Amino acid sequence: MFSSFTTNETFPPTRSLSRYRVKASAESLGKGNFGNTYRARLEDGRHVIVKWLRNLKPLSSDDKSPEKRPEMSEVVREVESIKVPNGDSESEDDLSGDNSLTDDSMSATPSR
Ligand SMILES: Nc1ncnc2c1ncn2[C@@H]1O[C@H](COP(=O)(O)OP(=O)(O)OP(=O)(O)O)[C@@H](O)[C@H]1O
Repeated sequence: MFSSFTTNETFPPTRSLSRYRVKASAESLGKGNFGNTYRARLEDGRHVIVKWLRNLKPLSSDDKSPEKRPEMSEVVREVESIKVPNGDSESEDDLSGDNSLTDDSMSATPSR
């Protein structure tokens, strides 16, 4: 089932993520412990896998101060939320098989 969203809804409108504010249709792929994963087709034809993290908690007891939490959340969201497949962005194959969210395949910079 496809649903429509904008990254203003998907990603909080933070300064660090402002360059990712785009409109896309999204298909829910599944649920994880830390949030749901969606496949989105951007208006320019590129596909991305979006992980919408929820209830992010500090990674260590040193990071519990309120001023540290939003900053850490933004970094994690930025790294984990944006993944642009290499090669032909029109191909459905880009979104299956080896294109799971791994450290090697994740990118915080959409290709243009
Ligand atoms: N690149 C992808 N292509 C197709 N389906 C995907 C992709 N990434 C995730 N999924 C689907 O979405 C589901 C949830 O993915 P997710 O990465 O959130 O799972 P998880 O690793 O269990 O999550 P968490 O780390 O939050 O516990 C997966 O089980 C899979 O079915």
